[in-house]
Amino acid sequence: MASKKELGQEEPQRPLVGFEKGENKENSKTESEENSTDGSCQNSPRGVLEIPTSSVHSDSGSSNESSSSMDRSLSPEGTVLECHSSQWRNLIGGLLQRKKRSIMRLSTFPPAMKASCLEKKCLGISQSCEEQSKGGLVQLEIPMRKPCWRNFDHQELVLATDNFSHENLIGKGGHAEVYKGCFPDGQLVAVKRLTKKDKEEERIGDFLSELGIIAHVNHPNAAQLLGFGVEGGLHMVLQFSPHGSLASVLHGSKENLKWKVRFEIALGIAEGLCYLHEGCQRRIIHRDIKASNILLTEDYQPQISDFGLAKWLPDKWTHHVVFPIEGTFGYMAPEYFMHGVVNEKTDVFAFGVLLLELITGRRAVDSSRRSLVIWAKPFLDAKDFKGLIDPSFGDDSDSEQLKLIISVATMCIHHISTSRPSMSNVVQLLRGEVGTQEFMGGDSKPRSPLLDACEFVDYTCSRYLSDLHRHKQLALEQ
Ligand SMILES: Nc1ncnc2c1ncn2[C@@H]1O[C@H](COP(=O)(O)OP(=O)(O)OP(=O)(O)O)[C@@H](O)[C@H]1O
Repeated sequence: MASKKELGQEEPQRPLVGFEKGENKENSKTESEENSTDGSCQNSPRGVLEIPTSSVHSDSGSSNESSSSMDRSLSPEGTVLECHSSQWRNLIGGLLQRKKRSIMRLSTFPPAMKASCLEKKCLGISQSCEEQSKGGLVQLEIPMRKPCWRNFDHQELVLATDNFSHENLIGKGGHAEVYKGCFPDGQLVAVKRLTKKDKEEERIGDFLSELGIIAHVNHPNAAQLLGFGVEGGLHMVLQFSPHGSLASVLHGSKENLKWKVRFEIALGIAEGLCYLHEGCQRRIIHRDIKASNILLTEDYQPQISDFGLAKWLPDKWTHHVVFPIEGTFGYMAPEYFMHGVVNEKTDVFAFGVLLLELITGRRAVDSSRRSLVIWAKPFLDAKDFKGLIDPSFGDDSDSEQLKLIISVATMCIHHISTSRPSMSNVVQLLRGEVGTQEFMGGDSKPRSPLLDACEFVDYTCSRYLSDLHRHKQLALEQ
């Protein structure tokens, strides 16, 4: 994974390049997989999820038309894809034709979503999810958007972005360039053009995987996909976020984000993550939660974006082991950078680092390559909140909310993953539905021997900090 840089600002935190390069991007074998008796849990947690599309782009490229029947397409490998759009089927078919081997990397897709769920989504019916969690129920009232996609032809994207001009380049990551675009009807969009030059099958696999996940996700706190384009390169067309990323607002602009806005942003990200982990059809682990992957809408609503590393996990799996380890230094949980262990708690840790960024105004890794977690730990341990908070707050902050968010951040960056709260716990805590005293930490979910091995009680905080130092050297000095 190459280094990611937002334009117009220095981005010292570098995504970690895999320690070793290998053909297989990940090791999907887990104890839970081995023990699983349920066939539905044998799928690899990488694949294109079901696409709840409800309309297709007409050939003329000017209008959307409703699709009444659901297409059910079967890939040559026996993979079932359910979608409403023959355009989607054609996209997959076309891409897979281009490079048949890429199918191997997408060899298993999750079982098809129930038609009733798809219909509900496509009708735009509000979904109410009751999440059973430790300490109570979290009511997630999710106003569902009616997903509506288009397959854009290259000329439309060229026109919208002024031929992908430098002036319209708004972001650059390891895998993509993002351009601001404007369609003839005045709609502003962000066109993400994949730039990764590696093996074509891998690129197509990554593109389909990200597209499948982002299309599956339907929540106000997640980036909204408008469509895709496959001519002249692989493109995703997303709703434009006028304030750019949280990183650019927090660290790259002169404008100070008021405390109230920061708190709302924290709550919005927590709700978005809670939805990904517990509220949507599939259990999705984002794996790259960081300030530059949080986009801000006109009214500063946070939207989780960049699902390039996201994984879905079958319900019965306690975790997943990935190799090589990809992500961004400064946000990685110890069990992930030490052992490649991925589950919801990896995202919870990264969310804790994001909270620290909001509280302190500091980057996850500063210009002298010091990790924010390492910097903040002594202040958190000594409960020295004055030394911790962004000096620009002045009297603007709410001290109760600050205390609350500092406590939540402390819980989220706990070095033992099972001692971190779940995202539904976090939402409850931030909403004030449960007190931090009531929340004792930890969870009662079944544990795997591997997780236990990573989390011996003698894995102390100081050992974790020295591991973090060692990891920093490996990550930043190669
Ligand atoms: N919808 C959008 N509206 C406005 N700006 C956006 C939008 N999408 C992306 N950007 C900008 O482009 C940057 C890079 O986007 P993104 O993280 O999706 O690229 P990437 O290449 O996939 O990154 P990575 O290297 O993490 O895989 C973002 O940090 C943000 O500044």
